[in-house]
Amino acid sequence: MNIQIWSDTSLVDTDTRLRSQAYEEKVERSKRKGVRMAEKLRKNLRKHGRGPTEGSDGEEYPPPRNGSVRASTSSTRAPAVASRASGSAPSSVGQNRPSFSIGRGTTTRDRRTPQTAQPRSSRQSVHPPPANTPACLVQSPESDGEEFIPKDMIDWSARTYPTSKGKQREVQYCETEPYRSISKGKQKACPQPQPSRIRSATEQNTLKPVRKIAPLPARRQGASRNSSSARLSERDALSAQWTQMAKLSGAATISFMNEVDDEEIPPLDGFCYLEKDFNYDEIEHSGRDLKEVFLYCDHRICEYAEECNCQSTQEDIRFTYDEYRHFIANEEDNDVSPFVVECNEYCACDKNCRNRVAQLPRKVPIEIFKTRKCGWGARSSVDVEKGTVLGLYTGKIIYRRDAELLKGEAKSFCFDMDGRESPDEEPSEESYTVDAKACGNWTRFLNHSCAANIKVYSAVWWTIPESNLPCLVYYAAADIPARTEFTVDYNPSQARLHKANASKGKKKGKGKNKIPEGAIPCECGTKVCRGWVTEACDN
Ligand SMILES: C[S@@+](CC[C@H](N)C(=O)[O-])C[C@H]1O[C@@H](n2cnc3c(N)ncnc32)[C@H](O)[C@@H]1O
Repeated sequence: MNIQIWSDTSLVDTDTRLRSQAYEEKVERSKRKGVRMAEKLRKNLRKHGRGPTEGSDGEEYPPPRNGSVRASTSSTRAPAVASRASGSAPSSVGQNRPSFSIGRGTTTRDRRTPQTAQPRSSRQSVHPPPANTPACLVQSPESDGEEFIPKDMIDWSARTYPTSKGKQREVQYCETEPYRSISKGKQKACPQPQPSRIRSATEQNTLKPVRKIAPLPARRQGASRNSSSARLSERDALSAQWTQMAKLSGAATISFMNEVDDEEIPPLDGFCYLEKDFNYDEIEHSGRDLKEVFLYCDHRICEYAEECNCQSTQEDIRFTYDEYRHFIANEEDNDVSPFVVECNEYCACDKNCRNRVAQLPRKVPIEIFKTRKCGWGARSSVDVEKGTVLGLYTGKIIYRRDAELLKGEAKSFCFDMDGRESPDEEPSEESYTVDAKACGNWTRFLNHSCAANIKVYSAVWWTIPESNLPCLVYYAAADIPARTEFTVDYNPSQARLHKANASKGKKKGKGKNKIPEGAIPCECGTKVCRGWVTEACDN
């Protein structure tokens, strides 16, 4: 019998020693077992396509107990996933456990077995997960802790991301949305990895190889350092703003450009853009007539003008638009501008009716550009066919009697809404003018030419003809090539007189130097120039 004598230890000590030895052996065994289990678990995960791939950034089980998952999460949105995908997670982080961080560092996916997953404190783990249940370890800024989400609340998904080395890596994440913060019962959206977004044209341009740029010419004295870029953005901003306003009513784009001098944008202090609307604040009329006074048609499609009730009060019963919605009235014989009654909101027909054109959104894109002699003007970037309806002259409606008191520049954006009156008649009490100085649309930039390529007619659809509040509608009086200035005759009565004189054999251009009071020299530069123009349109 082999008796060991522990001379310097008591029996109690011996017992302690044996216990301690047994414990150490147990720990050793459990360590070895742990390594085997980790290996087994890793294999399993690989088999199901969920674990780190062979030769990846080598995440290992079991996780160290003090390994901080949160330390591995990024403070920005998608990069958390991206950094994992590209294997750039800090090595100290989560010491090698396959935790997949999602979103703004608030959600961490933990693939620990429940046995190895230890709640960091009782406050953090509200509901320990059932055995063998993968858990989504969630940390929220509100709770400042991690919470277990039960398996049935988790929807695991996998997506493939390109790595920095050009390979594909599958990354898994939780698609459970919205998930519930168990401890606080709050609804949160599960942050999703952002798929790479389509770059805007501007961004794409920035990716082009950098072109060598010749040095800029010396600056003019006094020019401010950043003035050119500041001015550029001002023009772009105005183009974007007006386009946005136009788009609200479905109209095409508006852009500003200047190839003549360095004026950035036209003077438009506090101007309000109105593509199709009017400001009626200055007059008693609301700008809209009551349903009871309208005539309306009951055909689904207005095929013949004779059958369209809206035309019944017109002297000349015919549609003024052809099948392409082009304006076809022959205004040559008329002393007054043509008057069109379009179908209205009470008619049975829809917007495809042939008798609805001026009321539809503008289709022609507009460029407002600097002219050489007449300030800013308007044109289109596309060819425009004869008869195309271009837009309405919008602005503030004022009484004609008030408009007549205006002088000089204050009057230069006024356009009389004569409607049905003859030029020889005294304007009635109830006659109006559109003033586009403070509000209106691109048509306020239309300059005058004695050989104009666009003309105007009056049209109603939300008022009746008797209200004397027709819309002034511009249309192309000829085919107009792209980037040709749109011009209108501010003084059509003068044009008629001029024409009449010419037909009587009087010399063209007579009176060129005799500029009437209130008129200015005309800069249209055409062969038929009458020599002067009033500052505002007199229709
Ligand atoms: C309705 S605004 C037209 C837009 C203006 N060009 C601008 O830059 O704001 C009318 C003013 O343009 C100028 N204008 C237009 N056509 C002109 C012409 N043919 N000759 C001289 N000035 C003209 C006149 O100063 C007129 O008062």
